[in-house]
Amino acid sequence: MTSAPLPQFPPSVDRFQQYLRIKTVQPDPDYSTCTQFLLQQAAELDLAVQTYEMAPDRPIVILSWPGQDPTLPSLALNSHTDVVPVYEAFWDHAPFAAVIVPAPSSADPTKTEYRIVARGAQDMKIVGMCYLEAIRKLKARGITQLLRTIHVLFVPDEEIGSHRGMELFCHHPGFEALNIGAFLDEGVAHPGNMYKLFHSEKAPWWTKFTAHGNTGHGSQFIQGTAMTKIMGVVNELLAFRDREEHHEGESRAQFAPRLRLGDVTSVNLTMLHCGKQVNVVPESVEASFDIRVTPFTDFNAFDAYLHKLAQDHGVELEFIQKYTARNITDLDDNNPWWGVIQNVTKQLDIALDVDVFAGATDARFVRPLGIPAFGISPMRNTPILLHDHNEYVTVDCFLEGINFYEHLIEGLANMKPEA
Ligand SMILES: CSCC[C@H](NC=O)C(=O)O
Ligand SMILES: [Zn+2]
Ligand SMILES: [Zn+2]
Repeated sequence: MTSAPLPQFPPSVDRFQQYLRIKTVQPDPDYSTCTQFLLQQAAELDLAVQTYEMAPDRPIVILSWPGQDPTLPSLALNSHTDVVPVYEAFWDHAPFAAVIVPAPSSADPTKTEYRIVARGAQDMKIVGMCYLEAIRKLKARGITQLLRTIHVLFVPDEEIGSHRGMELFCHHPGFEALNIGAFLDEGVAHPGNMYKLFHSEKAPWWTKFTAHGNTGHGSQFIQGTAMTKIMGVVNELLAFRDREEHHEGESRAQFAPRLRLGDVTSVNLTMLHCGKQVNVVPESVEASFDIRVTPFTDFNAFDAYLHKLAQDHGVELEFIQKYTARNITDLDDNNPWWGVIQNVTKQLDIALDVDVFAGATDARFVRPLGIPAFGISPMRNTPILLHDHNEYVTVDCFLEGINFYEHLIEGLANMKPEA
């Protein structure tokens, strides 16, 4: 191992490392250290602070920069502070040390890149820190106020469904008081030379089937067992999965030729519970599926399909999670924020890959309120490592992200009200 000294990086990199070192890892995130860190940032940046708790020890921290005209709809910059757990044995560096590691550049192997390795580097502490560093740069340029107010939201528990976070806060008077005109949230890294921009998301339908049946000795041909019933459901849903994965069926034609993950419904059998002993036929079996329904589907028809499936096989159906609101931000001439995003990215020579997000973010609570929401994480030429081992972003990627938000925030917050 060579140990050439690292180059001198700007102080923003050190602040990013500090944020990454706070163990806001589920299932027991250290939110109090995180809040202290954010309050420190607010003090340095001279931003106003509000905190809310929808549940004890689940802080929502909002840093605000009042605009020249605070009556205009504001710009919300959202990021979640929690991160997903790690399989530490599979990491080459401690996941909360945020060390910087030189490596051959993925874009040009003759060059060296510097990887900041940490859980949350991509998902999504880079985004939260870029928002703050962009504001720092705007203020350093001598800008005391933009036209519109900016609210930077740091929210808890997104990784476990936001039930004690944005799911409640979006209906709280404190949210309404923010008077949000546009909402930015996370996307994912892009392995190519462009940014992903998500204007919609798939709907999580976490579906549990429970079968009951006859029991008896494992040596007999017992009839009507829970297992035979559940296997009927499993086989059908895995066949459906196959059809979706391979884009078969009439209804798919409308999306051709641009069929991607966001345009089809994914199915994974993720949990199975049954059995007491090998020679005892189980009385009950539970099979749970993580289904992500494309927003281009007829939710009522899909619901009827699942209920019929349960009925045909004599099993019970329960939704652990079932999202049915309209979760699409229309990208058209009626959406002036989208026009600004297009202009800014064009000026910065950043191509956008518009898509439907396969996972679920906090934007799904905001879009149904009629607020346009955009999922962007400013990472290009970067492998997608969210929730994976050895998650990292490069120093250059982080610095580009700051520059990106500096211009995007300026453009969006200075957007003139419509005539
Ligand atoms: C549907 S609640 C869980 C939300 C979670 N979000 C990020 O991974 C996801 O599984 O998409
Ligand atoms: Zn995330
Ligand atoms: Zn995540």
